[in-house]
Amino acid sequence: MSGKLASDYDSWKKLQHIYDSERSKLILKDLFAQDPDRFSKFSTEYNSTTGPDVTFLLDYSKNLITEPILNDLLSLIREAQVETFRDKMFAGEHINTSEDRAVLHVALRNFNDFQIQEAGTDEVASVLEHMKVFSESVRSGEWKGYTGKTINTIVNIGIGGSDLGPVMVTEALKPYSKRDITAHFVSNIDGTHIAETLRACDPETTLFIIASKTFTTQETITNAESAKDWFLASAKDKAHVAKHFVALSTNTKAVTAFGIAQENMFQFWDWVGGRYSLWSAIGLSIALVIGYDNFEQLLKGAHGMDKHFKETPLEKNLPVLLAAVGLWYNDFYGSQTHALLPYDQYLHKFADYFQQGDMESNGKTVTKNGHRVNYETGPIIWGAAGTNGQHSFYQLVHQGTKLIPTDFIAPATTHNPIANSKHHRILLSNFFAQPEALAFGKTEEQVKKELGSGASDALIKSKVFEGNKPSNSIMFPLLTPATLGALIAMYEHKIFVQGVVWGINSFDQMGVELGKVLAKNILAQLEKPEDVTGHDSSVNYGLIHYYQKYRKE
Ligand SMILES: O=P(O)(O)OC[C@H]1O[C@H](O)[C@H](O)[C@@H](O)[C@@H]1O
Repeated sequence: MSGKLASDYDSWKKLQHIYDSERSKLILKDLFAQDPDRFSKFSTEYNSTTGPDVTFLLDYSKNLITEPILNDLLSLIREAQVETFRDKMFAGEHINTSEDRAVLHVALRNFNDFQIQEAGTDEVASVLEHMKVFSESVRSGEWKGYTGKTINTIVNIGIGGSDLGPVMVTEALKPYSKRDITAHFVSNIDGTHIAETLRACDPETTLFIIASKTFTTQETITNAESAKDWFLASAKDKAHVAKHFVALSTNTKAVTAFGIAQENMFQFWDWVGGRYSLWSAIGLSIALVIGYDNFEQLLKGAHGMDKHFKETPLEKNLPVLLAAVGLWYNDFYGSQTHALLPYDQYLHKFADYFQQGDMESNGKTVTKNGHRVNYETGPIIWGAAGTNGQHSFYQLVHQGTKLIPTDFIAPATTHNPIANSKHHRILLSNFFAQPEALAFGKTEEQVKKELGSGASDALIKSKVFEGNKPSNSIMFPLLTPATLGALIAMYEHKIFVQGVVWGINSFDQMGVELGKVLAKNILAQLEKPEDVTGHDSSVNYGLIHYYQKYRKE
């Protein structure tokens, strides 16, 4: 990174020049017509070389790129020293400079493959063993509640990275779940979330998992206290807490102060970022739902992708390729957003998960050296599963004024082949059709032909699809734990590559602090709203006084 802004790199300037001079020639219809080999040139297959077999097809042929442009994007990635920073990350160097921390989620799924020097990495195996023993004892029914009953419900209380990963993965891997354990996830401070969840729980058969890296997060601790009060209202004796509450945290002191015994605490380390923590003890709810062996497959699938990212030349490196085309739209075309569109109902939380993964990582305006960037950084991530989006926001993607790059993701086979896989064939026909429609659109001539003579000009124009909208398509045989692990790791590394190019620290999250501090001040003042001062007039006299008028204790 060397103190430079990304826009100072020669390769960046070259790309800007290409964009300015060649953009009008980058028409997907023409690019495909000119080159019958376009698909084979702009697609690659990933095959894991370690751990469980995982294979993906990445088709990036429907992007507004040519071979020289892709080479220049890869030159940008080289000039930003992505390979050096990647190696520093894997070596445990403190690349999270503002917090002086290593960034080692890759160490959580390493299984003694890469040599990593950092305190705590030698404890990963023993925490995994603890998770295995505990999850097996709960799943087998050996672990009993305070009245001797088997646990049949788990409630994970956490927020942000201590919630989104477990929610997304347990949903994605439902076919591997033990269906006689019901999992709930409580995150929001709104009392409705915990209240509605507890309505569905029985204190004798419920296990609460308090998931918080810091164990100081207001939402999580407040929800956990309320869950403990609810539990003790039935169990009476505090000694029973040990059978019904476990903690996932780096903060032993706070966990003990909460009343959870140390043997019921699952440890992790400060080099695990919250949004990269599902691979750590934070994944305990995943292991409880899908079983430890499947959890391990998830980790091993991710490790295979780590190895690919670390060792594959940039030209064939999936996270690098995704990052490269993403940079092209984000920084040259001026696209503001990127849509993740999995054609798999089990992945319905995938975009929510990567909203935190990408936007908390790369939503920064200042480089690691303290310079304000003069280009766009992280895109807005959004999306929805399957054909639902087609009946809602795809109108704007197809015919709106914004350029929205998209990733279409689908399994070739389904876990639910009902009606002889008829549903899946219909789903996939949509998965194949959408990128085609986006790329090639529909011309005025085609519309005229369809409508016949007599159609008004306005009607004809309203039915034209301009096309030339870019997309990636990612396919794999079946959504297994290992495949999901690799898919998540691929996106994690894409975020890493883009963050290095932009020169920002993808591993802190200073931007979430200010609102938290203000909320604490306001909370302290809410007892006597008439005395509230020190805020803007809308908060002082408007909103808080309105609240005071209607508040009820
Ligand atoms: O796990 P915790 O310490 O409770 O943190 C939960 C979440 O809250 C913070 O505000 C951060 O923005 C997130 O990165 C983090 O995942």
